[in-house]
Amino acid sequence: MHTQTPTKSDTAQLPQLHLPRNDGMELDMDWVARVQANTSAIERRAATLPGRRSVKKQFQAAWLCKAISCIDLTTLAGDDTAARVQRLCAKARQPVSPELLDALGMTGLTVGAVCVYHDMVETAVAALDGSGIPVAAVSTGFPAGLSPFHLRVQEIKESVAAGAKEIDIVISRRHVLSGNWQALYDEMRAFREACGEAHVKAILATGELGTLRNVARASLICMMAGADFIKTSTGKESVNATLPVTLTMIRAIRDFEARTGIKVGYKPAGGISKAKDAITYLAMMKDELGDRWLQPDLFRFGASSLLGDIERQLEHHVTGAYSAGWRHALA
Ligand SMILES: O=C[C@H](O)COP(=O)(O)O
Repeated sequence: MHTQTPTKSDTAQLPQLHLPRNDGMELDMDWVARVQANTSAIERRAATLPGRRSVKKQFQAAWLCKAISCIDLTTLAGDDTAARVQRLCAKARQPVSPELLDALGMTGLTVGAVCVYHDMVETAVAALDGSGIPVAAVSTGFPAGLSPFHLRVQEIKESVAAGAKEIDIVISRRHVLSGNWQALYDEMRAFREACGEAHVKAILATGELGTLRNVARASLICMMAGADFIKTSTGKESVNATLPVTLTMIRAIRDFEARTGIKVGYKPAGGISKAKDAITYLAMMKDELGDRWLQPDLFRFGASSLLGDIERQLEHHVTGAYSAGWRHALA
């Protein structure tokens, strides 16, 4: 593909919209038609990111604690049990040992949320009672999103009624692959409405969308339709979160904010299991969107095994030499 990403001057030609957060806006097909993605430029840029030393060694522990606070600690397995979810919730409340937390000089570190299937929402809500940690439910026939539409909407309502404060919906990939943007918009609006007061994250399943331009257009449409977050993947596709997809989606978020003033969150998910990858993602958010997107209300990792590696790296940090000033790195 030999197309250009929209330039700042393209964006400046568009009228500025001022919309309240969480409300959808009309589908703007002119805007959708303008969306481009320069795949080779994005891939070249993404390839440089893991090698960049944008986080100094003495600050890495602070970034890793930041990463923990942004994890949607996830179990989405067919053999999930109440006992497994309860253990996960205990881990969410206390993601690192009290000794390690003390050595890091921190208090009150928790993950961002616990993410489970609808059936496990009540168990997770009970296990997290009093912690302030929200439960996120994957609803709408996760992961394929191919159950009857009314059942997907009903699943959202039941997850909210069971106590989920965040709903991770899956979009119908076929709407993107067939260019049926109106159908994608209508679907997302219906899911948004069914969520009520709960926050909604739109899972694009980017590994199944074919092109980065499709990823950019689906991102934009879900944001227009009221998504609070856009999320890469279910973790069940053969390709899940990648750096090129991330650049594409967070630049869509940046353009959307530039035009509407609305800040939409970003959640890479699937296959993120290494502490160093978490730092790469955080550094990318800081570079592309700024410090505001390093907070859990605008950034989450969807991850089932990332926390373990971060914990190991933090243990290494407290036993090794590091600057006493690191805690202030991300204040
Ligand atoms: O939304 C979260 C993902 O399903 C987690 O994927 P993962 O098990 O590869 O970390």
